Amino acid sequence: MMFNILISDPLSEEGIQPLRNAENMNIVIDTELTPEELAVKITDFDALLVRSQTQVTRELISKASNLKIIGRAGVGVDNIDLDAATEHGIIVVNAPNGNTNSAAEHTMAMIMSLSRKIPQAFNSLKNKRWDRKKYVGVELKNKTLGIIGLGRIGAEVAYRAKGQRMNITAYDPFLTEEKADKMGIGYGTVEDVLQVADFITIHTPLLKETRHLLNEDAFKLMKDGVQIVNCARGGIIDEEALYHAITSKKVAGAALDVFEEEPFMDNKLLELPEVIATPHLGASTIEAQEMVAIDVCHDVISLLTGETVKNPVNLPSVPGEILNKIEPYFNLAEKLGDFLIHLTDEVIEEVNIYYSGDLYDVEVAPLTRNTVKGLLKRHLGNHVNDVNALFLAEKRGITIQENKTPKARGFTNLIKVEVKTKSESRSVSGTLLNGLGPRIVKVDHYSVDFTPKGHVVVIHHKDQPGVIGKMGSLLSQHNINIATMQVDRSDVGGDAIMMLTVDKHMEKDELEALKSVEEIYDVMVVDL
Ligand SMILES: NC(=O)C1=CN([C@@H]2O[C@H](COP(=O)(O)OP(=O)(O)OC[C@H]3O[C@@H](n4cnc5c(N)ncnc54)[C@H](O)[C@@H]3O)[C@@H](O)[C@H]2O)C=CC1
Ligand SMILES: O=C(O)CCC(=O)C(=O)O
Repeated sequence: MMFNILISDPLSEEGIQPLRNAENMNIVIDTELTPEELAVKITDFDALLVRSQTQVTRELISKASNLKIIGRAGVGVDNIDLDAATEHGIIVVNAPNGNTNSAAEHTMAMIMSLSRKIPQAFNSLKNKRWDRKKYVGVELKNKTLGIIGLGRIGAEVAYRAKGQRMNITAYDPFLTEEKADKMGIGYGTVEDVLQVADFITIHTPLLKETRHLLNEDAFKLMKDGVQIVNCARGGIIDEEALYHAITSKKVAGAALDVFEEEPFMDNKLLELPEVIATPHLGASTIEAQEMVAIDVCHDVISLLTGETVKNPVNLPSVPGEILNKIEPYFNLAEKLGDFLIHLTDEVIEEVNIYYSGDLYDVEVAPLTRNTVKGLLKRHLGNHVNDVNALFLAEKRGITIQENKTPKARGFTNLIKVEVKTKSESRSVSGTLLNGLGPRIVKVDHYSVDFTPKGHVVVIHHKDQPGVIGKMGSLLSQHNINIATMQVDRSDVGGDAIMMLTVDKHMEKDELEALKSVEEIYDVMVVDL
């Protein structure tokens, strides 16, 4: 059988050799297709290989009736609609390791260009000006580099910056003080990093939680004269806020490889002399392009020839006979993890999962993977799946333990998930109710009963008359409709919990209004 492979973004010719050498692969390279042309052409293809340029939208996927795999030659899969691909049974693979080094080197090049104003001085010289006064820089030695996101690239940047004798302070939700010590770097909250850094570099994915991470409020916390580098994703910095921070002289310089809108012909940040930029070149080296292309090509060949892929982004991998028994619990397991991770802001060290009742004598490993996927995706994004979840947890030093008990305390089946951090232990339990689907039935020691879906508001408060009324009227003032409400308490007049589901996502100011009520200890919102 012949497989048709479409390569729609420029990929390294050496990198695609594995595909050329494989049997029965018909390769078409067309990097000039408009979205409309691609939508027509895609029906003929079994595999699509892209970088970050081709937008693999839900609409495109809906036309891709023969497509089995999308290969992303790079890390970020934010140009691919993963939900749509999963819904259509299309596997998405990426190449997470091949461009780490290049992206880290590009970041260092940006930091050094910024500190010594090399692009500006070069431009001036090209314009026949010999201006030595204007382009006085600063040394990196003994300056503090703040790193936000200490994954593959962030860690490589840290090692290199140490070579420049910089002090490093980093924040990553999975970074512990011990790990930071071992790396010989400082560790802090995002706020700490923003406050102490002379240079700030970002290496997180673009997620709901990282969109506009560097916004007006963040710039206010920074030192005067701070310099900013973004070689991760446009959108992590609020470009409007950055523009004002530069024109008001709060920020002395910025080096940007990525932008909120790409490609662009016009971006007012580039009119500022303090800004230097490259057109998303972080991974553009011969070596990286070869490696990422080789990695995705191997996965494409593996998938099309019935072998296991190495870097799946959305692939469920459960044997059929086990799947039948446990599939109904997948959603519950993932939602329990997703909900629980929002109950703590501390670094998770241990996860204990207790399966009981009907789950006592079934193979629960795939449920554990789904639970851990739910736990990790808040910080690691959509590339966490049930295949790589345990691996990613282990890499972050998180211990996962499965436990089984035959009795489910009044339920026919029960999954309890507990996370332990240095100073606290939080837990959530859920069950699958026959015909009614998943329910969360316990949050820490409080009994509740709600469907883990939609916008859930968790309020810890003092058990006192009038609190429920205050919440109700505050929400109605903000035109927020309550769909369901649950309350439970430790003891009369003691600590209590209120769980609401509401009809819309709650904005920051609406949350602040709830938090300002005297009897409220804390409020959190989880969009499930
Ligand atoms: N400019 C370019 O050409 C390239 C850009 N990239 C981008 O760089 C980014 C990082 O890539 P990798 O290091 O390979 O990914 P990674 O997954 O190894 O690391 C990302 C890290 O960000 C952390 N993180 C998530 N939310 C955070 C938050 N709110 N605050 C602080 N840290 C947070 C995660 O815990 C994780 O450790 C991705 O967005 C990727 O697309 C990657 C390669 C090339
Ligand atoms: O394909 C490229 O050059 C972009 C690389 C990138 O941004 C990524 O791997 O996330």
